[in-house]
Amino acid sequence: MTGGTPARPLTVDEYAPLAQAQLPAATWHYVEGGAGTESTVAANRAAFGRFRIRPRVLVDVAQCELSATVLGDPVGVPLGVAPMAYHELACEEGELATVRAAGSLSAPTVVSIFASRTFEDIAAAAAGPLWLQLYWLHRRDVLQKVVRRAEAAGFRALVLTVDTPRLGRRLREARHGFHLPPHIAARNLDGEVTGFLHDRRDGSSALSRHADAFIDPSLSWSDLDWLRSQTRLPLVLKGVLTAEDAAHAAELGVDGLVVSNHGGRQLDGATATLDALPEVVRAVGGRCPVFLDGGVRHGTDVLKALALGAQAVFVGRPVLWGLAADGEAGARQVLSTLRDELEDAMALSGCPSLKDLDPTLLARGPATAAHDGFHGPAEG
Ligand SMILES: Cc1cc2nc3c(=O)[nH]c(=O)nc-3n(C[C@H](O)[C@H](O)[C@H](O)COP(=O)(O)O)c2cc1C
Ligand SMILES: CCCCCCC(=O)C(=O)O
Repeated sequence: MTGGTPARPLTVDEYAPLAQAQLPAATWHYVEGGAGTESTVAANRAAFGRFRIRPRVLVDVAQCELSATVLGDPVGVPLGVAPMAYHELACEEGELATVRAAGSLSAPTVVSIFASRTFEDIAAAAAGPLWLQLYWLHRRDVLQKVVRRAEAAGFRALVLTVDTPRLGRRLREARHGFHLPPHIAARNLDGEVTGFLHDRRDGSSALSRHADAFIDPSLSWSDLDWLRSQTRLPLVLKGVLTAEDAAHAAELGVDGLVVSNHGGRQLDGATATLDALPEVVRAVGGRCPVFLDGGVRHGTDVLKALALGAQAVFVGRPVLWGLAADGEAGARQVLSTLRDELEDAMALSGCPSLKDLDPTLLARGPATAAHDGFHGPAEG
């Protein structure tokens, strides 16, 4: 605070309490929560704290170049928005505000199949590349329609989420009987596949009942052929955490992998994403790009993930914090803070180009307090 005027947040984390103050408790806990004891939510953050940066000096860093090419498209920054359902829970304009914010940095956005605005409207508002995230619905005809619409609207890739054969045990959602308010809906899906989302039941999450009814848990490697036969877009798998799965995916010719544990919302106890990244990068051996999400809150986190071989990283909850706190401007500020912090970190570690970021930039060190927390109590 200066002279009683609230200061603009200087860090991404400062948006979390601002968002919490704006959102109904059930929505806040839906956004913020993880599965079970939330150990994986905490592990994602802690993993970033175990790496220290080995800065090089006497390097000309008068110009730092952050632009990159991702799945063939130019982006302004190796950073994008992770797929998240129902942005209208955070602000009235929903995904339109998000893609405008991302577009101001030429950053990619992965749009959830559970978006609360139509793909066509989102595409009309976007300036950065859009990718469409899919869940494996029992109703393949619905998937087929969604893919066709996304292609027609100019989406650039499909991202199949492979860590969600069912929803994780999200205690906060269950305790709050989380369900969608009447004015928010999965606007891209027919009513036939949106059952349960608006039904409140104490002690249980509507999303979990929805997933049990509509997500097909039999998804396996052989199903990828069907999806590939439906589209000419690149196919990225989201939710890979092991060398074994990464090697198999690369052998099958997927176009990219997102090292992700769904922000700790699926398997409680799953590996932290930064810890999984090196084995995945090694197993892929350059056959396709590797991306990461989970716990990215600082430019130095982005730097560490890029140094360990990620081509770009994606950010989840902080974008919703920004939207809830200040709509499009809040989301823009969250993303541009990460961008500016990344540029600072590159300059201060003697790396003017993204090509300079490699594992020699990092050393294992003691964990730091700044990386051990996440926001909000698991209860209440
Ligand atoms: C509120 C919320 C909704 C999400 N919805 C989806 C979704 O629809 N599809 C998906 O693949 N992942 C979804 N995720 C997971 C994110 O894509 C991403 O993996 C995760 O949020 C990254 O971690 P972070 O929030 O710590 O940045 C969601 C995450 C949150 C917080
Ligand atoms: C699969 C049914 C609901 C998913 C809701 C969005 C999501 O992935 C999340 O983490 O929340």
